[in-house]
Amino acid sequence: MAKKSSSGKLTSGLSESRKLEILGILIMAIGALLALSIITYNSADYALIQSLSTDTIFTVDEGPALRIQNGLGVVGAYLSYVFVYLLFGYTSIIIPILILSYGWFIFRGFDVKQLLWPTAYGIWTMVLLSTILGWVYNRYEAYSSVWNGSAGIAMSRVLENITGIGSIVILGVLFVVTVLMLLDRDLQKTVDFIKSTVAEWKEKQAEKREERAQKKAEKAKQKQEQQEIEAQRQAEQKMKQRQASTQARQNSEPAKEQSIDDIVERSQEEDLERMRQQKEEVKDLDQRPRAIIDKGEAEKVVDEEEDDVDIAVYVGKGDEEADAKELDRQNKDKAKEVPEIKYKFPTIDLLDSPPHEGNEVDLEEIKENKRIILDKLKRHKIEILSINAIVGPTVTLYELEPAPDVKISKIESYANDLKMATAAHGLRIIAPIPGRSAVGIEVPNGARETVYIKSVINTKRFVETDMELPVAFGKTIENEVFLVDLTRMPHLLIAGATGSGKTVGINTIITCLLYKCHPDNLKFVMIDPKKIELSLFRNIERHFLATLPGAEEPIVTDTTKAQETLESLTKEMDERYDLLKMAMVRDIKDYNRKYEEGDLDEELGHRHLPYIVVVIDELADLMMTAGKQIEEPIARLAQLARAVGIHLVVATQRPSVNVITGTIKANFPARIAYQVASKVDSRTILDTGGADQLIGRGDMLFTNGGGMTRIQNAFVSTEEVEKITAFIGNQMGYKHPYHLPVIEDEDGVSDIPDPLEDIDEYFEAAAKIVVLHQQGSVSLLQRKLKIGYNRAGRIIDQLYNAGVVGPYQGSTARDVLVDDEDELEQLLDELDEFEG
Ligand SMILES: Nc1ncnc2c1ncn2[C@@H]1O[C@H](COP(=O)(O)OP(=O)(O)OP(=O)(O)O)[C@@H](O)[C@H]1O
Repeated sequence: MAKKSSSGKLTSGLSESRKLEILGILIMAIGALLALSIITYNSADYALIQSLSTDTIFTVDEGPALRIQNGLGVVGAYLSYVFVYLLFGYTSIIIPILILSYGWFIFRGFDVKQLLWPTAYGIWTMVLLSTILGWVYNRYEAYSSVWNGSAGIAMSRVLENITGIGSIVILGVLFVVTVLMLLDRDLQKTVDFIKSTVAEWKEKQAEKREERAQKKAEKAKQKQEQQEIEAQRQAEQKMKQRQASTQARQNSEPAKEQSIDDIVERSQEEDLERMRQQKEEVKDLDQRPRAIIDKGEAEKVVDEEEDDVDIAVYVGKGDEEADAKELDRQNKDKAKEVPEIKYKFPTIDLLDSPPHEGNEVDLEEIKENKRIILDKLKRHKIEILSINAIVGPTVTLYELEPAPDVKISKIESYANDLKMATAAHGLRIIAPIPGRSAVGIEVPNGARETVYIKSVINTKRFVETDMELPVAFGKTIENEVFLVDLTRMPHLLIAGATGSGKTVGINTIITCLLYKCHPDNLKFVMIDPKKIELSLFRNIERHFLATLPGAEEPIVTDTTKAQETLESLTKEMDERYDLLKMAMVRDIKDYNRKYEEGDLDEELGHRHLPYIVVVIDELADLMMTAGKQIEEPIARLAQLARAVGIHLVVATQRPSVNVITGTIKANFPARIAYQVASKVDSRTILDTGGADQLIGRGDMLFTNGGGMTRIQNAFVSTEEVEKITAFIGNQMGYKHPYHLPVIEDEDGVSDIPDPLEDIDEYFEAAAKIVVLHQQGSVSLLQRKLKIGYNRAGRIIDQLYNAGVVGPYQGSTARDVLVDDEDELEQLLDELDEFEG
């Protein structure tokens, strides 16, 4: 009794699994010892143990016991005698192998039931082999009987007695069948094994590739960051220079030039502050964290409890439809406010009506997906307490609330597994849903709903908005219209593989703006190197397009023209800045208000400033041919144009780092990604994966540096765009498109006044310095003449007009066109004559 309790104590502290492990080890030990005794069987041993008495076993140094050959000594001699000699010969080795397997299964906690078939098969094989070997031994005695054992011989004899020579045929057939049985099972297993090995190998390779790509992307990112810093530095420098020159112009006395440093410093600070503010402001754009659906208001479709986890299905009600004619009414009033031109806004009936309202919920599909997800997670021992399914137009979001002890990251690590299980492309895991301890899994709907543009434009949210440049991209998963103000983005970078819905997306943006903005208030610059995508908008040239004066084509399709147009836009931007400064206002909205109120004098150059939206469809084509010359004006516009009402919408199907460079990226906080080919592409555009999991046809992710929103882009057909543009284009427009300023070309033809009109007193001295040093640089003049940047710059312009130096060539000094002082004297004399 006492013994029992002490042993009870010994094991009572052990967990069930530990007990099983110990049992497993013991069984394996038995198997191993039996195997040892069988393998080391020696026929002489049995005779020896027969001569053994109990005494001899326990006597040290006693003869026969020591001469036993079996690896397991006396016990082994007995055991091997039984198994090898009496029973099935060496084929009995199968028995310890089976024992070892049982031990292993128990040790690992596997289900021993799985061993039933191998056990039956093993024993059958043992009997059959020993019988076959026994049969051969009987006939030919070609080997020792230890291969078959006495039982093998006995069985083969009995069989031969019954079936004669046919017995070997029977045994042969049984052998073949047995081998086939093994092969068949094993073939399946082998195929499975090869398959899984190949899959594993592939996965590893993909991981390695991914790792390499990640490293590459990181390197590129570092490079980009450096570029960004450099770009920012350059922008600051340019700003400094501009501020310095403005300041210098205002200070007529050159004596105050040392204060330029202060100005520069101040402007630098202002600039950094502005960039910070800009980033902050962009962050509070419509950026709801995913899946915070107001469940009280949403339509709850089912709440079933058929198994242990509840699922509630929600369908967002979406936005309230506006009255049929409300938008048209508002637009009519808006048009009346601008009497200079008789303009009619496109009417809502130009847009196609959706065939049916709302999306249909496929409950069967939802249940099936729930089952798959739960099944998978259960296998990984992840417990889920409840599920909400939120059905959007393209995808359904499953919000999983895991049990409190489940780590969210654990679920994320099974993402790939889940993707395979649901066999869904487009499955995106959000772990955790921002601000909550829930995990989101977005699974594409079997049947997706097309979001018609009319269903976003003709909503109260859109119709009643007072945003300056409202853009309703489409619908979120909650079925709500996703509406943002382009003026606050303030620029937009779009990427997506071909066919992913970029062009439709751009058309959606333009359509939204056309339904809300008067041509007096909005102009587009359209740059379309692909030559087809934007050509539909040629019709609205007289109303809505801005071009270079004398441009043959209202839509810019050629790289050189694109470059000129962008440079001209930077000039427009500078001019607008000057106007704003003169009017002492901070942005275009205040400026236009002041202008409308009659506070700004037209004679000083003041004019109404429309917003300018620059649409570039296919940045890659431009970057490939013109690189820096395109990148620089884009970056400059993106950095500064916001306050003066110039906004960029830039799209590319090649989101590589040489198209979306660090400089460009740094200045486009708002980005849209449609489906892209790879995770690397997704990272280039969004700084994270996800876009590679989108499913095309307008399925998109929007980010502004903060969160990320999945949206189904509204669909606007080419026919609809044609109808709208024809509607506008058929009206009397302005005499010509909005003209962008002419840029100074290489021949010096410019619209700026001739600097020779007001020759600087240092002009001659400057000319001599330049010729002497053979270097046409502003800084040289600043140093030698001890004058400010602005004045030196003006003198260089005058030297250029006089033919002393060549045209501006960026960061390098201008060429000096005069070789020596004699030649200069001659040139100056001619000038005097000309002036005189
Ligand atoms: N929002 C949408 N809703 C439904 N279908 C869409 C949507 N956007 C695009 N599609 C479908 O996808 C097709 C391709 O779209 P789109 O032409 O916009 O692609 P893209 O990215 O511009 O391609 P490319 O770069 O080759 O011009 C469209 O013809 C349309 O059938």
